[in-house]
Parts: sequence; C-alpha cells; structure tokens
Amino acid sequence: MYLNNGSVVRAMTIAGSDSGGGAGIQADLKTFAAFDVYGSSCITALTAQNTLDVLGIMEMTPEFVQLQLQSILDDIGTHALKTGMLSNENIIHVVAQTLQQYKITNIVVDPVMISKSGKSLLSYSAIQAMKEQLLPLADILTPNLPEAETLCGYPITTFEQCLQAAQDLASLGPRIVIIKGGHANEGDGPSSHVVDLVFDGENFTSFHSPRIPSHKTHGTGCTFSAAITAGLARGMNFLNAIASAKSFVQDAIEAATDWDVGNGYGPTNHSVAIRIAEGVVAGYSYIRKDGGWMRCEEISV
Ligand SMILES: Nc1ncnc2c1ncn2[C@@H]1O[C@H](COP(=O)(O)OP(=O)(O)O)[C@@H](O)[C@H]1O
Ligand SMILES: Cc1ncc(COP(=O)(O)OP(=O)(O)O)c(N)n1
Repeated sequence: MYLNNGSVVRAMTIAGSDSGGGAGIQADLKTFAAFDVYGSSCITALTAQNTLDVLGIMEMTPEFVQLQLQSILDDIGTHALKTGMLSNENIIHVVAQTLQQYKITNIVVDPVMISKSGKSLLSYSAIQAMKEQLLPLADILTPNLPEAETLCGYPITTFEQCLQAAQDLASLGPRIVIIKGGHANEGDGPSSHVVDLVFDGENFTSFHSPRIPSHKTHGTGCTFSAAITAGLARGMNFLNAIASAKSFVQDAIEAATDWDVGNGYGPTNHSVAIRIAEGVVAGYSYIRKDGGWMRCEEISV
C-alpha cells in the first residue's frame, strides 16, 4: 500500500453501486486499488445495472448516507474524496453539510447525471442543489459535455463554447474544471481525438489522445475521476493527477477491447499498470490573445 510519511494513503468515494461492476462504487474502488491507495465508500443508491441498461434504482435515505460518512470520517479519515451518482437533492444536502463539517480537502466532484445506456441517475430538481451546495466545495469538477451543457444551460458544440463553459462553471466555485471530451462529435460521427479541457481559474491546458474505437467504455467517467482522486491522495499536483488519470483510462479502455463482459457498453479493464507523469500524455497550454485564447506551447506532463 502506498505510504506517505509512513501513513497509508486513503481515498473515499461517495457514489452509487453498479451491480454490473463497470461504473460507480465498483469502478472507483478498483481504480483506487490500481493506484495502490486504500479505498473507503459511502453508497448513495443501489442500481440494478448491466452493460445494456439500468433496470432499477433504490436510493439510500439521507440519514443512512450521513451515517456511512460519519462512520468512515470518525475513524479512518481520507486524504482525498470524490462524489459520483448522488441521486437527489436531500443526499446532496447531507453530503455537502458533512464535507464542510469535517473540513475535507481534495474534493473531486463528478456530476453524474445520465448513464451511457440513457437512464437518469440524478433527479432534475437536484441540479440546482448541486450547483448551489456542492460545486462551491469542489477542488476539481469533471463534467462530460452533456453534463457541462446542463450545468451551464446552453449547448456546447465548438471549442470556443467549451472554453466559455469551463470559465462559467469555475465561477460557480470549483478551483479547477475539466470538461471531458468523450462525447465530442466531428462531422457525422465521434471525433477522432478525445480532448479533455482543464481550466484552473487562470489558465487552460488541454489533454489529447486518439479516440479508441471501442464500446467498452462503461464507467470511463467514474474511473477518470477516481484516478484523479487517488493521484491527489498520493500528493500529486493537479496536472500530474489529471495526466495520470487520462493515461490510466486510455490503457483501461485499450486493455478491454477484446473482453467479452456483457453485450452492451462493456466495462474497462482496471488491471493495468499506472503511469505517473512519464511524459506520455500530450497536451497544450493556451495564452490570451485578441480577447480570446490561442493554443501555444505543447506540454508533456
Ligand atoms: N473512446 C475513447 N478513447 C479514449 N479515451 C476516451 C474514450 N472515451 C472516453 N475517453 C476518456 O475517458 C474519460 C471520460 O470521458 P467521457 O466519456 O467524456 O465521460 P463520461 O464517461 O463521464 O461520459 C475522459 O478522460 C476521456 O478522454
Ligand atoms: C452507479 C453508477 N454511477 C455512475 C454511472 C455513470 O458512469 P460513467 O463513468 O459516467 O459511465 P457510463 O455509465 O456513462 O458509461 C453509472 N452508470 N452507474
């Protein structure tokens, strides 16, 4: 187990359970283990789910969510924490309250709203609660494109709109915003490259990778945010944590391409070695120019 100053490094996830094992709590704990970080979990909802569909959802009561959080935080503690599926505004409320009460740092908010199979994982009325109560506590916010559109209230179809959306989301409170590009299109189909755009309140960085032509992408968002959380728990700076997470997800998709788990959007393979800041992820930084942003220096984290 990875140690920091002799102490076992710990990370925690507050999310829903995916019975199929590809997303949610299960993906998060597998990712923490791959990063050699001790993982604890608070379950917000059970989903009866496989690679094809979400067949049912049973929510926890807010009181039981709070009891799980207290049980972990009064005894084990955590160096970083992520939230995933939170289901409703009452759960969001107790989560936000408890994170403040315990002065939790290194908070990654993955604003999970809809599964790849198209089922809602967050009630519509909870979106405002997420914006008002949770986003101000987030160190890192990791929406995919449809989630960023819902939070911003406008469509994002161009790179310029994506730059604007990241700034608008940062104004709601998170220190760093990453808009993930897995859902981006080019012409009639998916984009050839997947670009994740990072805004830290002042500067933009974009991370690029070739799109892997695979349907085994169930749980990529959960895995990505869990990998960032594990990196932060290990003491990485945010850019290194994001770069490691991006290469971990890439490797996990690649390693699952010939898997026969399920008949729909199959899970990724978390049994891959982590790569920490080896200069494997190509990225770019941006400078302000003529009232907009211009891509300039190529960076390697
Ligand atoms: N086909 C793909 N090939 C390579 N990377 C991908 C692919 N699909 C998603 N990713 C990566 O997986 C992560 C999650 O992206 P995305 O699919 O946008 O989020 P979500 O799973 O929340 O919908 C991002 O880091 C993105 O770059
Ligand atoms: C229980 C649960 N939580 C989250 C998700 C969504 O996961 P995500 O990583 O965004 O991947 P897809 O499901 O969209 O492939 C989920 N499905 N279930």
